[in-house]
Amino acid sequence: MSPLSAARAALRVYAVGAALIVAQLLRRCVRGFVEPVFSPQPERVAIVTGGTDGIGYSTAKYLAKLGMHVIIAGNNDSKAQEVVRRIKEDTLNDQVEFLYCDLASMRSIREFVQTFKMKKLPLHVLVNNAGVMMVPQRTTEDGFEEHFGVNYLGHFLLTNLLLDTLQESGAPGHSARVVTVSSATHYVGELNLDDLQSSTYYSAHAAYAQSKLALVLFTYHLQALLTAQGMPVTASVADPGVVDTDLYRYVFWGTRLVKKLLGWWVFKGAQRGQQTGDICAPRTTGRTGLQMARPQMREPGLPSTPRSPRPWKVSVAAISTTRRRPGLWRPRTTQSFSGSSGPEAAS
Ligand SMILES: NC(=O)c1ccc[n+]([C@@H]2O[C@H](COP(=O)([O-])OP(=O)(O)OC[C@H]3O[C@@H](n4cnc5c(N)ncnc54)[C@H](O)[C@@H]3O)[C@@H](O)[C@H]2O)c1
Repeated sequence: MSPLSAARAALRVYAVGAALIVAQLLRRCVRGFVEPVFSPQPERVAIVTGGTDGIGYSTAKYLAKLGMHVIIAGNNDSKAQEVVRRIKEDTLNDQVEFLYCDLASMRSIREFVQTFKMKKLPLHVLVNNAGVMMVPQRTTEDGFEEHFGVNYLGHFLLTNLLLDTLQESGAPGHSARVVTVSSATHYVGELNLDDLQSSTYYSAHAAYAQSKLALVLFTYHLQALLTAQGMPVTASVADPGVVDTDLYRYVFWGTRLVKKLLGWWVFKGAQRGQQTGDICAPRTTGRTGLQMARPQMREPGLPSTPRSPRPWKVSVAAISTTRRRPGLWRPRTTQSFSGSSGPEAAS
């Protein structure tokens, strides 16, 4: 990648961010936020990566509120006990715990899975949420570029190691699910197959978008395999929108300033990250493709979940399987899937 392509990648990422903010504001003006209501889920077990902060924290709390046994998988040891205590207190659910898992280390991920499996628990929901954004060039313990290593490879390994437990825990019509948090920046991401580690020229924007595109492609492929093998597990990928969290700590100082001044108004609050939790709830179906976390999707034959009274529109990236330039893969187009959120959309 040249400095020119790096500048182009940064502009594209900021353009996506700005478009999302405008869309969020418009949506908020038109329809506000309708919190869905789900029935309690006391016998289900969920793992949420990065559940000590931001969207992961809100998701973990939301699932705990539904009565699930929630395991927070994270690398933030110092914060963990306080977070667990707070969630237990707020949700009156004692089954919330923290297990150390550093996604920047394959060894740590394997240890986490081993510890989890020793508990002999089922696993109904795996939320691949943890992530880093626009960090300076550095590598994981295993030598991978950090965005690619943590955001993508770490979750890839974790999902693969937990797939057997997910499969055993799911049942036809009541699938276990893998919910992966990607980002709309995947639309402008490019997979540089000749240099996945960004070693020739490092662009933090391109590296972040690349890792999020990899997660979308991974989910598409995983869902295809799960369907082909008839496994009672679904794979979904969600874009939380632009949310006011610490994820932005490494972005350009001007952006941080704007976030500080206007973030409370133009960004979503982190508690809206529970939208991710919405597609973790068992009565909503996993769906391939990037979707806003909405409760409208459901498994055939199941009663529909409460929904917003307004029409909805959701964009799904159509991933190209053709090479545009040697070594480079990009989403081909953006398709719009629209529908009504009324009962007629439930089928
Ligand atoms: N905030 C947004 O606007 C936004 C937009 C699109 C997508 N996302 C995605 O949402 C997800 C959550 O982000 P957030 O906004 O809550 O950010 P955040 O910084 O508040 O939380 C990120 C979490 O990931 C954890 N994490 C980071 N590196 C890790 C590692 N090596 N091992 C284990 N855990 C690690 C952190 O400890 C933290 O708990 C990310 O995947 C992010 O890319 C966020």
